[in-house]
Amino acid sequence: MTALLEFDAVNAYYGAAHILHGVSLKVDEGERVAVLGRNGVGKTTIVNTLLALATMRGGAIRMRGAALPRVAGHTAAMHGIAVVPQGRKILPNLSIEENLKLGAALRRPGRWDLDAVYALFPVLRERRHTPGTALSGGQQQMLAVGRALMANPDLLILDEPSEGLAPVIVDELAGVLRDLAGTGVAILLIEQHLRLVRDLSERFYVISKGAVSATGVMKDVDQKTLQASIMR
Ligand SMILES: Nc1ncnc2c1ncn2[C@@H]1O[C@H](COP(=O)(O)OP(=O)(O)OP(=O)(O)O)[C@@H](O)[C@H]1O
Repeated sequence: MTALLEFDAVNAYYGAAHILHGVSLKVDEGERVAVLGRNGVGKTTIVNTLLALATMRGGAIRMRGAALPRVAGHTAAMHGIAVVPQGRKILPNLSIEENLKLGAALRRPGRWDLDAVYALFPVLRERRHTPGTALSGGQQQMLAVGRALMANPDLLILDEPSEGLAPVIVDELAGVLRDLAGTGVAILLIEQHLRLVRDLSERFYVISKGAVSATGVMKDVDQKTLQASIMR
C-alpha cells in the first residue's frame, strides 16, 4: 500500500547544524501515528523539514508516493496537510471565529466548516467573538485543532498538543482526537508525554539524537518499555 506520508532517509539541517540523520517514517491513510522523544531530539524539525523551515539534504518526502514539494505552512493545506504548531500560535488580535476562518483560507472541499468545528467544540461557538488569547490553554488548543480542520486535511500533524495542559484537559483532547480519527483523517502526533498517545496512536516512532531509535505497534509495547526507550 502506498503511504499517505513518507519520510525516506531524510537528512535535515539548520544552517550547518545537522539535526535529522536519515529519518524514515510513514503514515498510512487514516492511520494514527506517534512520534515520541525527549526535548531537543529533533521532533519539531521533522515538521519543519516538511514545511521547508529546515533544509533537507538527502532523502525524500512523499505524499501518496509523489515527491512532496516542500511547502510553506499555509500552502501545506493545499496538499492535504494541516499542522497544529507547538505553542498553538493563536493570533491574539483576532477573534475565535476569525482565527478559524484563517484556517479555511486555502481549504479543500470536505466536511469541516465553521458549523462542524463548533459542533465538535461548542465552547468555541459560545465565545466566537472573543479574542483567541482570552481562552484557557485547553480551549486555545481546541481552537488550534479547529483552525487546522477548517482546511479539510487528510493528515493532521499536532506538535506537542498536551504541552501546558492539565491532565484532565489532556484526556478531553484525547477523546476529541479519537473522534476525529473516526472521520478518516490521519493523525501524526508529536509528543514527549505518553498520556495522550497511549490509547490514541496505533504505531509509534521514538526519536533520539535526530534518528529513529525504536518503532513498533502501540498495543504490543508496555508503557515501561516505551518510556525507557524515550529516555534512552
Ligand atoms: N532554528 C534553529 N536553528 C538552529 N538549531 C535549531 C533551530 N531550531 C531547533 N534547533 C536545534 O535543533 C535540535 C532539535 O530541535 P527540535 O525543536 O526539533 O527538537 P524537539 O524534539 O522538537 O524538542 P522540543 O520538545 O524542545 O520542541 C535542538 O538541538 C535545537 O536546539
